[in-house]
Amino acid sequence: MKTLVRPCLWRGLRARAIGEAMTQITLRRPDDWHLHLRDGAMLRAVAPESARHFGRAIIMPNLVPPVVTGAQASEYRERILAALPEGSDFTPLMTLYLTEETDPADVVAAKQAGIITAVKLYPAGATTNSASGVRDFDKVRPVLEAMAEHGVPLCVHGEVVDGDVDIFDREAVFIDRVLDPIRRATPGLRLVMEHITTKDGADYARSGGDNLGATITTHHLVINRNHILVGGIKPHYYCLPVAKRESHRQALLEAATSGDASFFLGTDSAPHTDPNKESACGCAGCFTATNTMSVLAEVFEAAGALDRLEAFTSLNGPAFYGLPANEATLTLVKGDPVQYPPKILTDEGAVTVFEPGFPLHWRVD
Ligand SMILES: NC(=O)N[C@@H](CC(=O)O)C(=O)O
Ligand SMILES: [Zn+2]
Ligand SMILES: [Zn+2]
Repeated sequence: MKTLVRPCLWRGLRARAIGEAMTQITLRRPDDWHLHLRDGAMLRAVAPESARHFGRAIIMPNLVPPVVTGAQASEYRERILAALPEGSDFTPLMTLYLTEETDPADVVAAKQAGIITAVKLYPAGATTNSASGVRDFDKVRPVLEAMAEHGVPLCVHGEVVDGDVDIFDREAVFIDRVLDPIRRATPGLRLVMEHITTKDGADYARSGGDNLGATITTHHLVINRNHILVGGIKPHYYCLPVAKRESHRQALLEAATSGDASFFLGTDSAPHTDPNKESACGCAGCFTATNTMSVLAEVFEAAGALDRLEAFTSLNGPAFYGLPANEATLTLVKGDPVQYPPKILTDEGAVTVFEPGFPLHWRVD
């Protein structure tokens, strides 16, 4: 059984209230437990967007080619650090991309050397740059067992890829057919269900004990599938797993704002250039690094849960990964609507910033 974050953990949260309404809130500095920074010119453009507000992030390894060895993770980490603004103390927490050829000894060595924090499982073909992922889950069993033994968490993109499974059902089917069997076969494996999009995912994570966590993205707290499809197709709302019907969004909102330690922020901020999104075969991914904290403050306030924002963005994630919460703080101030740039310019092309569809009154101080 997991417990709610106890009130004593709220010591870092200070709020100034005028009348009933909260107008300022100070949180421990947030972390992003699922982030795509890409490489090259894109990395240089988007890294500062995350470093501005976040202390740490779990960096996804789905580059082309993917980050599969400890040595590659170490090199990628250096490129990320080089892309950060002068004086930034943002810490990239690296992951390895699990393939059927991954060497358990390399994973353990990379963890023990402090190079990696986790390993990422992509079912082959499930999402962007997942071709090198896993087809036969039995083949990675020795790696998963080594990870369980050495306390290396597994981050999972949880969707089946079977052509006969409807895209809106792929997460729920994955839980039954793949995730639950893996967890039963590998007791002690610490596992994060990444970017959950369904009530099924939230319920499974909530009841899964201390070795199971789930990240929830900013955009899945805001959009449902109508936002993608009604009134013309909106490529910038297309991501994987695809947003589901409203009742699932409500379940995610309930989970994120509950304070339950199972749930923490993983933005899955996933930049693609506009031509790659606005295409006859558009890429999956929403870019939310720039305005996530303002969007989340608005969402949590509307849910009457601003006092639980800190648990979601800054406390539950470090607790799952066995890390201290950040010492630094971040203050959000409520006022006139705040404008973010609609696009980030990169040397590869423009990247559209997630548009929540409602005004943002909370700015990061
Ligand atoms: N979420 C997405 O829609 N896209 C991600 C991959 C992923 O996290 O599945 C990407 O790398 O673009
Ligand atoms: Zn994914
Ligand atoms: Zn992702």
